[in-house]
Amino acid sequence: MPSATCVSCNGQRPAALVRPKTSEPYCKQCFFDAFEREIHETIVKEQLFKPGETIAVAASGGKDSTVLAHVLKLLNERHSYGLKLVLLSIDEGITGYRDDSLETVKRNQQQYELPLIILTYKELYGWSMDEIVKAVGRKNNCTFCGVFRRQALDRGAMKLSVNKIATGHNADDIAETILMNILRGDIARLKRCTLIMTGDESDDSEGSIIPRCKPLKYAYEKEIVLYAFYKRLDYFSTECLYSPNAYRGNIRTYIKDLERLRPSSIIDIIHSGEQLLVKQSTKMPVQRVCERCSYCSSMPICKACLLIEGLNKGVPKLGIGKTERYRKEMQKKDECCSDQSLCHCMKEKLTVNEHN
Ligand SMILES: Nc1ncnc2c1ncn2[C@@H]1O[C@H](COP(=O)(O)OP(=O)(O)OP(=O)(O)O)[C@@H](O)[C@H]1O
Repeated sequence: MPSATCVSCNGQRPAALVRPKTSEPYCKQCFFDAFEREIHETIVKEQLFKPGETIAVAASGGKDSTVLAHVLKLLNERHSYGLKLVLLSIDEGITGYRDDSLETVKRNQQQYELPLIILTYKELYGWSMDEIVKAVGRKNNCTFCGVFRRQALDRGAMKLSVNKIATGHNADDIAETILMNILRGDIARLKRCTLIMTGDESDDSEGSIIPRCKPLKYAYEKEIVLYAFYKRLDYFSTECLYSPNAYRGNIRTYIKDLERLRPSSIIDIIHSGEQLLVKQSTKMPVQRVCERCSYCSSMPICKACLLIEGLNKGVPKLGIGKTERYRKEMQKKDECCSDQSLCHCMKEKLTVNEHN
């Protein structure tokens, strides 16, 4: 603990911590005030909410969304935003991880006195993540989880008739995503990932049906952890059992290394991302509705439906690659299976059984 006095209250109180964002000594109370004030300023400046709106806080039980729920409730009362807040959780069906974190969300529901709705992948898609991992293995399972969660949050939000979804994405998450999209050359996502609000009238790109916002966009992960710790918030801190996202992990390590040399790296990456202009001639995905499930898609059939089809037809990996390749493979498979005298799948099954 630093021996200095707090820079914010002019030495009235001893410092309890060094603020990661400014490297200055702060007492606990001044840190809480500064952290909450900055989120309030973001909300006001970016006009994230309107009085009378119902906001679903996407609650995973982790530190970010727990801090988000806590701070939104507090600011809503302190500044009379006039919002109705509800907690929305998605149970992906990961035994030993999400079941435990949802217990935390249920406790948060009691602590914050907010309504809570939980939707499960099993009921929405017929598959839990435990079952998907059994079928696809550990390598590509994050694709299924990410695509399904995006849609599941939309479905939950529609069920609750909310105006917006607020997620706990923080500054570190956003800086990582910006670098990932630059390195992959994914211009459409690069433009989108810097936005604090997506799916509203100012965003014409592919997205979700219900607008989403990230009130913690400029909050450093280290500060969120400090805030949760000193406020003694009840959150779940175990990593997902199935998330070997090596690519993001490498970028995270890279940013942490940069941060040691230049503490403002995270905010600098975000500001750079925000200033990038995408050429008019760049082809962007067009928002439309999936012909099968009527949820948001940039293709005639959405990625979630393609992934489910792949899983149900016993070829789960097909949904992961390019959509065009998937369509051709599925067509071949449908033609093949409709004539059993020709069916390779049947022949393959028979050969396997003969060998057994
Ligand atoms: N199962 C879920 N149910 C509801 N919301 C979720 C769920 N998983 C993620 N989210 C939302 O998406 C945000 C970013 O998710 P991510 O998986 O990156 O988790 P994270 O950065 O560890 O956040 P947290 O600490 O809140 O778990 C979360 O803060 C939360 O708002």
